[in-house]
Amino acid sequence: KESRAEKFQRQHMDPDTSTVTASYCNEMMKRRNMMVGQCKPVNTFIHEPLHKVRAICFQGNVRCKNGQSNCHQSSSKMRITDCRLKKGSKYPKCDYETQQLQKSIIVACECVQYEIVHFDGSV
Ligand SMILES: Nc1ncnc2c1ncn2[C@@H]1O[C@H](C(=O)NS(=O)(=O)C[C@H]2[C@@H](O)[C@H](n3ccc(=O)[nH]c3=O)O[C@@H]2CO)[C@@H](O)[C@H]1O
Repeated sequence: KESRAEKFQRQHMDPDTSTVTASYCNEMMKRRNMMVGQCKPVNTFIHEPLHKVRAICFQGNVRCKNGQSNCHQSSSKMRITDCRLKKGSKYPKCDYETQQLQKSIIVACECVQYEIVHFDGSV
């Protein structure tokens, strides 16, 4: 069974991509299995090395959207791509907007080997 840390990496890590094309989200949301059963409405891919993303767990501690206090905000901006489902896009034809940004990201970290288990948002 996939661990939460593995699930985070499947859903959010793409260190090998530096610039994205307009079809990046449609390709990646499918390739990373986020079109199964439903079209995942919003998903962010992070184009930074894993060790840089793991380091966020030791940076600014902030409250998570769900009220837990185990979220951390990156002290520097990170290269990300936001994928948002287009209006009128109907499962199984999931059609995404691709937006490449540089923003500080917020993730939730768990004590188990202090792994990242959840993407909370970007600011
Ligand atoms: N503090 C915590 N500590 C530990 N675990 C915590 C904590 N909080 C939640 N989990 C868990 O995480 C799991 C999970 O999948 N949460 S999720 O909200 O649906 C993820 C969002 C994110 O994937 C995506 N999104 C969203 C915005 C954006 O900019 N970019 C972007 O990609 O949309 C999703 C929905 O918003 C769930 O099991 C929950 O229990």
